[in-house]
Amino acid sequence: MKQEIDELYQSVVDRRKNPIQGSYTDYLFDKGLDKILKKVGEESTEVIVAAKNPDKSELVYETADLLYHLMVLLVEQGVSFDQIKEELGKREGLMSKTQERREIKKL
Ligand SMILES: N=c1c2ncn([C@@H]3O[C@H](COP(=O)(O)OP(=O)(O)OP(=O)(O)O)[C@@H](O)[C@H]3O)c2ncn1[C@@H]1O[C@H](COP(=O)(O)O)[C@@H](O)[C@H]1O
Repeated sequence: MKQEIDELYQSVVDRRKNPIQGSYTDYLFDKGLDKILKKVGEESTEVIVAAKNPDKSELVYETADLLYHLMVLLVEQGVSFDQIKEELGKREGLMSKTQERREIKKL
């Protein structure tokens, strides 16, 4: 079973709006920005360590943890996931222009 990343973002938004007792997401929101930033830092480090391990299942696990904590950070900061997608979309345009320039230089 796969979870779409938009659905994960939406679940975190829902927890923010409708707190559920015992939810880890609510626990993070209660603790606040410093705790969330600490978790993002820890999970980033764990991704780096996992990437050095030949067993890629650890990298998969730690990347999922990092993405989740990034979603919590975005929601806490009032940044929508659509804003991230828009930013990536802008780059897609820029990157294809760079690619075009490279192609022209080659001619
Ligand atoms: N994707 C996740 C997810 N990934 C990781 N985690 C939690 O992140 C924590 C990471 O583990 P750590 O050992 O680093 O942290 P910890 O020791 O438990 O906690 P700290 O004391 O360090 O804060 C674990 O408690 C995991 O359960 C997540 N918790 C929730 N979600 C999703 O978030 C949504 C809301 O879930 P609830 O928070 O359960 O309501 C749902 O879609 C969930 O699937």
